[in-house]
Amino acid sequence: MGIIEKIKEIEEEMARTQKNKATEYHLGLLKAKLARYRAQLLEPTTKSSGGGTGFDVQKSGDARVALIGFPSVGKSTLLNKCTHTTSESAAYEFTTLTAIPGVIEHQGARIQLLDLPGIVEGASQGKGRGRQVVATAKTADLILIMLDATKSEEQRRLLEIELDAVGIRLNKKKPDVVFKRKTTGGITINTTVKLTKTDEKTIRTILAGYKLHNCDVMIREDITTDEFIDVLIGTRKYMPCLYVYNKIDAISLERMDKLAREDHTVVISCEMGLNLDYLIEHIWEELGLVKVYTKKRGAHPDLTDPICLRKGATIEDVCNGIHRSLATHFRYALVWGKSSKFCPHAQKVGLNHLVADEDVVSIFTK
Ligand SMILES: Nc1nc2c(ncn2[C@@H]2O[C@H](COP(=O)(O)OP(=O)(O)OP(=O)(O)O)[C@@H](O)[C@H]2O)c(=O)[nH]1
Ligand SMILES: [K+]
Ligand SMILES: [Mg+2]
Repeated sequence: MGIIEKIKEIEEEMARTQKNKATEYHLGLLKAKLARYRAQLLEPTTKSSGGGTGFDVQKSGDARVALIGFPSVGKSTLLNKCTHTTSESAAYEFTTLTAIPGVIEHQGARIQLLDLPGIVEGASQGKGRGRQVVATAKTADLILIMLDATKSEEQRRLLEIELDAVGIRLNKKKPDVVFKRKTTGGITINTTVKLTKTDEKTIRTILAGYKLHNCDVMIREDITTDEFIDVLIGTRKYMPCLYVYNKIDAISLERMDKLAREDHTVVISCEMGLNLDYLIEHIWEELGLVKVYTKKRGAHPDLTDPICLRKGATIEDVCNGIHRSLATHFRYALVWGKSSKFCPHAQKVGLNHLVADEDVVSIFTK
């Protein structure tokens, strides 16, 4: 029996099984099994099969954003509007058949936007080019889930299921659980909070299902059973996501207003060019990009050519952004802006200092 059939069988059994206290442990076991098979499904079987690997597009710029959505929601139209690249767009489904990269230039940053083929329900299980699309999504720094505002709400949940099936967790933090394998000593489970969504017995059942008989588990958050399985599997990817409802030119104001109020959501019309600048600003924010201006001694800061960095960047990253050898000759830096302790005045800092968006930095060398 193939993996897909096995998955089907377990899913059917889960659907048949009534959810109650007596079946909770059995369902937990089935869930663990299901997650394991899904993980296998994603592993490329042979090098040449291509299953599970993404499209071969070189990363470029400061960050990568992937466009995921059902066919004909307007993904290619968005790429055409926001970048200098052209991707064919048309009124029929599956117009786009491969990954097409474009570049959004914003505030000195170069953000790679990847147009991808539309996916269909079941994409994660190998329907269409779906697996290649979702595997490519994993390589991005931000996922844009594009939805057709004129279609039913159901589409959003269906896409979430496909991404979930390949281990992508959207807009979620990694569960605060420490898991350590041991060679002897049995299982120790410690919790620092009261568990209301799962319990120790379920966790032990799942550990047994994975043949883990010696390990330490420290749970520091009120997790669900699914979240615990995520921790065990360990290859989950926690990614930021923006939901983009396109074609608002074709819906009522009331519906637009309702959609726009949802979390992590932006409403746009590619065709009418509505709200596209706002979308790009949101992309910038979600990516947590930081731009820093440099200033030579006695001169004004250079506001035309900022250095673009990721959230968490330090003065060392600024040095590397200017010149490869600058950090080795570094003596100290002066920084003006939000990261300066003495803002609006400058602070003298070392290589490890964290910079903030719109800081001005002067580097002094030996
Ligand atoms: N009304 C309206 N139609 C739009 C809008 N954006 C795109 N369309 C239309 O939607 C259709 C599909 O657009 P595409 O850009 O090809 O969609 P896609 O998501 O790339 O489609 P696939 O590549 O086939 O998955 C085209 O006929 C577009 O003209 C919009 O904002 N409003
Ligand atoms: K299309
Ligand atoms: Mg397209």
